[in-house]
Amino acid sequence: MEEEEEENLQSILQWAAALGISDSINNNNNSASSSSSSSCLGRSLSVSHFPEAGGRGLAATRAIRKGELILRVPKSALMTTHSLITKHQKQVLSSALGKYPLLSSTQILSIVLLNELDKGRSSCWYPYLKQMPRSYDLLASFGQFEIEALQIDDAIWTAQKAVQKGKMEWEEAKPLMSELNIKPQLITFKAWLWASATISSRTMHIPWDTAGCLCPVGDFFNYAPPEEDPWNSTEEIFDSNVDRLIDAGYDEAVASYCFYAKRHYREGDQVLLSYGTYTNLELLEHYGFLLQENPNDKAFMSLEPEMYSLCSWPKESLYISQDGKPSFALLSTIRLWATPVVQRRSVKHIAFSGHQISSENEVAVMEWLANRCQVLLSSFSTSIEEDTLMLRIIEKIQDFDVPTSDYGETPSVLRNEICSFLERPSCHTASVALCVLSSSLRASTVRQPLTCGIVCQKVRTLPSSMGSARDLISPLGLERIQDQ
Ligand SMILES: C[S@@+](CC[C@H](N)C(=O)[O-])C[C@H]1O[C@@H](n2cnc3c(N)ncnc32)[C@H](O)[C@@H]1O
Repeated sequence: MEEEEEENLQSILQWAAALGISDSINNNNNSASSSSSSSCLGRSLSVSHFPEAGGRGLAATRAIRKGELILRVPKSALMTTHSLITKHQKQVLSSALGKYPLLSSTQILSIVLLNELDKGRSSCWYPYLKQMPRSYDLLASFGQFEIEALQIDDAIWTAQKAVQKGKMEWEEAKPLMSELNIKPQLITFKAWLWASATISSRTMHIPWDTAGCLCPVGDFFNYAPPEEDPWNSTEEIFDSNVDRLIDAGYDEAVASYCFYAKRHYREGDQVLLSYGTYTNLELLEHYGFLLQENPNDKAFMSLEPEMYSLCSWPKESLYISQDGKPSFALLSTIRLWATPVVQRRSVKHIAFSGHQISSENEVAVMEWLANRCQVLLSSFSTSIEEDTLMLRIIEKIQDFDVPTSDYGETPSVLRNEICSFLERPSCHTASVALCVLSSSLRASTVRQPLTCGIVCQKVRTLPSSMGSARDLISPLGLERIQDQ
């Protein structure tokens, strides 16, 4: 398997070099030069494995300075709906597409991607397609048990919606795929999920198609959250690349997708790309992974009905951040609510300018928040300690094939859950959950049926909202609250 992966990798790097993709950038004349080379990488970047941060990714082969252009992918190497409609097929595809005007640009890209896959070795994109992940762990591929294991309402709701959307889009696309005579196994829901997850997790923005483009080799960059708010960054203003607030983009002037280093890297460091600002739930939904430390994660808080009438903030602005800080909207609303009714009018401006109203008021606010967190945490069926224990058991089972009767000190609630999940037949969903939950385990996605059910349990340890809800406890000084 590893040998096959290595072969696939070598063939895509050669293929990419022939298309003019290059990490060898001559900054003087701004031209990429490696089309004669046997690999498109090696001058600035190399493919490497980062078990704790995305698996396959790109490492710096030398010290790289912030702002350097590190990879360029010419327009002709970008896989787009347009580039997938070859001259040969243009008429057939265009007239078939014309009959389904309601399909979205993303659905169309999924269809032409599956159509390309259908060509097998005869596709000119074959080396690229061959090295793509075989399955993904986005919310849309979650089964019922994995969804329930998320525990928190908005995560469950988001997952259910993602599954429904996937099914609906597939139903809408099926007639066209049949009309194009795509092989039956590529018209299945599973194949559809693969195509739409490929697009969701690997495409990049281009100005001429809202579905975006697949960018060979550029899509080997793993994710790091943006480090700072570019609008508040003074350093950015004096940086030589002053007008570039993102680390990758299509540059019409050189007709290429260009990738820049967002910070300094030492040789051997993983070079990361910021795909955008996401909470963990959003990362799971769109990319199929989440981060243990995500500065953009949020725990959304619901308020008392009466509180909503005091403010006009949208619900998405009422949250506690990963560092435990309540959002401006949440804090100002609770401050106002905690003020005696007769005084509210006179202090409203203080609350909505983000200032404390009084120390007494601030204590009441923190008490209310702490209580709310406690209620939220106690509504989950397992605690973080139980989830951690569950993870350890699962890892033991995977490593040593421990019989289910051998769970040692496992609390009976967990033991029962493990057993009932083990009885579930859904092997596929379990391995999906497994992948989602532990990037270090990603390398081996084929799991024994033994681990099927219980891996779903891992879901609950990591999804964002719950993680945040628990994490927020610490900064508020309420470490033990979940054990009470
Ligand atoms: C654009 S691809 C990046 C390259 C990918 N690792 C590969 O081998 O092709 C995006 C996918 O990489 C994985 N990924 C990226 N950044 C990650 C991170 N920080 N932690 C875990 N997985 C990550 C996720 O599976 C995501 O959907």
